[in-house]
Order: sequence, then structure tokens, then C-alpha cells
Amino acid sequence: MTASKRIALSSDHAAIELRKAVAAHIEAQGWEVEDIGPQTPESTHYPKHGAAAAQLVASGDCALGIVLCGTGQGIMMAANKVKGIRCGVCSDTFSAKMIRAHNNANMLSIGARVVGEGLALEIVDAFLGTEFEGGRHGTRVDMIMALED
Ligand SMILES: O=C[C@H](O)[C@H](O)[C@H](O)COP(=O)(O)O
Repeated sequence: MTASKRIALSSDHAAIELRKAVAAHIEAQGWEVEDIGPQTPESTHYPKHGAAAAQLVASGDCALGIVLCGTGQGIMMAANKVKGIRCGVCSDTFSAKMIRAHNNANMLSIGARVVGEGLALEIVDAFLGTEFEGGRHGTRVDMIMALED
């Protein structure tokens, strides 16, 4: 399968069950999921899981990534430290659409202690179902990426 249908997925211990629900949900939609764990519920450290998923996206191996932790915040911060990543935390579907449409986000972060499974899956659908609009937003995204240099 091409990278355009492959999604990197990771979490910390706080979001394992929601991550599995997300994986099943998007696999049913035809996405190939690179679920890099963790698989067991022991306490772990979200920076390494966020960075690992982000590296799959930054390398081009996966087109997009979804990361989850308790709030979604820490793992988002870690993912955004990887060059080329634009990751936003979303707790609502409007934001999930807009980080694609206006910010060309290539990763989504969700807090498993913030939103329930039903809303989380709607957020995922909003993110995956929206395309970048380009135009003036492209200029601004280019300005974000120039900050990496
Ligand atoms: O941003 C960080 C995440 O919300 C983590 O999932 C959270 O800090 C983990 O907390 P704990 O180790 O108390 O389960």
C-alpha cells in the first residue's frame, strides 16, 4: 500500500484502549495503520511514542499520524519537535477540520482523558476527511516551516 493510505498511530499508557478503537475505526475505512504501540498497560513515557510516530510521518513512510495520551498535549509537544511535523490537539470536530484545511496538519493528537470514544472517532473522521485549502494558508504554513531553519 502507498504511504498515502498509511497512518502512524501511537499512544502512551493513558490511551491504549482509545488507540485500539481508533485503529479499528480507520482500518475499517481502508487505511493501513502502523500501530507502534505500546501494547501493554505499564506506565510509559509519551515523548518517545510521540517522536516515533512523528518520525514515520516525517520520513514519508506514513502520510499522516495520530497520537494519543491523557490530555493529548504532551505527546503533541513531542511530535512537534520532529522536523516536518505539524501536530495539533483536538477535542472538537471543528478544530480537527481546521488543522487540516488551514494548517495542513500532518498529525492529530487526542486526549483520552478529555474526550470519550464516540467524540474521538468523530474527530478522527473530521481530520481524515478534510483537505488542505492552500492559497493564503499555504503562505502561512510555509512561514511556520521556515521557523525550523
Ligand atoms: O501530556 C501528558 C499526558 O496527558 C500523559 O498521558 C499523562 O501525563 C500521564 O500521566 P500519568 O503518568 O499520571 O498516567
